[in-house]
Amino acid sequence: MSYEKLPLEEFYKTIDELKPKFIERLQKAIAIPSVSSDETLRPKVVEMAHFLVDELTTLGFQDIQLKDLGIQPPPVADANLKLPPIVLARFGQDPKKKNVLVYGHYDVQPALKEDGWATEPFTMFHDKENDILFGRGSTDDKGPVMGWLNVVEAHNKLGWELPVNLVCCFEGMEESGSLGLDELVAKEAQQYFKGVDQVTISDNYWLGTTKPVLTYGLRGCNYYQIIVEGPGADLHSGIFGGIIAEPMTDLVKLMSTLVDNKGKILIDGVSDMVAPLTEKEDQLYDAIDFSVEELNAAAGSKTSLHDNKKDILKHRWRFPSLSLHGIEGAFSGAGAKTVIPAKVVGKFSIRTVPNIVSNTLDKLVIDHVTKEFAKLDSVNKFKVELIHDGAYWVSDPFNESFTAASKATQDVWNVVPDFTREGGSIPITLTFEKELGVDVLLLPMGRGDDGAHSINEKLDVPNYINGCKTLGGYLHYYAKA
Ligand SMILES: NCC(=O)N[C@@H](Cc1c[nH]cn1)C(=O)O
Ligand SMILES: [Zn+2]
Ligand SMILES: [Zn+2]
Repeated sequence: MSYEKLPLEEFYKTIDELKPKFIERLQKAIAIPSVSSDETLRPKVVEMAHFLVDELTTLGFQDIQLKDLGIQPPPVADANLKLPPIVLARFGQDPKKKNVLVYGHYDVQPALKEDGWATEPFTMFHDKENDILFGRGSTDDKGPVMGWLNVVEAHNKLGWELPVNLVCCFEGMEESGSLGLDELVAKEAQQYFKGVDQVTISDNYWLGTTKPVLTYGLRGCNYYQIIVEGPGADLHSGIFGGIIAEPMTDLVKLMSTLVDNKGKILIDGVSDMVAPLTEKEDQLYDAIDFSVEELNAAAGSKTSLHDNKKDILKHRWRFPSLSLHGIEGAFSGAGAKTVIPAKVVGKFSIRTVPNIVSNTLDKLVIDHVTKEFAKLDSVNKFKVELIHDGAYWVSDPFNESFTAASKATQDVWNVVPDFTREGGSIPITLTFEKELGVDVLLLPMGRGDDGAHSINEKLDVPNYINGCKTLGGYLHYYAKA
């Protein structure tokens, strides 16, 4: 039967039948600690790429390639550290069908049980009472990546052909700035990616916990570090305290000049670059289904800086934010170690929005920190630098791809999805749009309380399974559009 006439209910039923197999596939993926920011775990990131190759091969994908991206650029501890490969694969090459590129990432954020996880982060735990899968990468982004594979498996089981030619691009450095991917996309635009009609990404989340969304905007992310260096080695604070200049004291002062405790960025010139809010845009936020209570539930606290839905959404989606992430080299364990750290590296990032210019922002940040360090009159050495950046992206959601995704969502969830923007970043999105000259759709699988990047990251089984149905249903509706 032609794919145009296939009854989608059968596909949705087959996804349900394959549920145990799909859960097992995600469990195997979570078991590989593919943390891209931890240089010592780089072999695991590469192992995850090979796991994907094995799965893709078994499912009958063709033209599977591992694209080498060379050595990771500085700043990096190991000057010879290789970047993990990009996994490329196709399913089908029928010239009569549309070509959909699906992107996802197989790397994850760091996770340690002692951070406060209830279970081992890299051993998937299926809470059967609540039907939730816990584990690092469950929602970000191994669940959605497995989702695309699961769609193909369900078609294979039914003996159906896919309604589109699928082109997969899975990377292993998304959580660390997608290093090397811009260049690869540009290089492959007229080769591996030639003829791509649409890019679809499942790597973000619903706004809340009950209503599906389709996403048409992302903030960007510029990530910086401030290095302050003093003594030749860590020192005893009883012997050297009060006698030498302490790097931590300088660093804490510097970091406190970046943002205030109400979230206001204190670096001159940043807010001047933000696009003014129009009345039309202001009204868009009224229709979105969200509440302060949902934010509190997802955050696990009542510590919101804003007391109404509109302000929360604006500050998540269309205003920049600056977050202080941590201090490398500082004492951070339990107990009361009396040490003076010799070298400390403060990490912070700025989520960017239209019309912030990335290079201009870097200059403002560097000038600000340099000026503040001069005020300290310190004898320590200091440096501030960009680690990586990724662009923001906002698109027009009124196209056939969003319509197809909306139809599939209505089939599966019985509700018309909200159209949202997202506070997080997926650095490669704008590059795909520009280099391939096509539309991008963000089609999320997980819920707003999944705890991506946090402890106890999870993916609800209904989201995983219905998410697979939505991804597959979307391909069918898009093929027919
Ligand atoms: N699911 C998308 C995601 O988590 N993206 C990361 C990307 C990033 C940017 N810099 C470091 N990581 C995010 O933090 O938004
Ligand atoms: Zn992600
Ligand atoms: Zn992430």
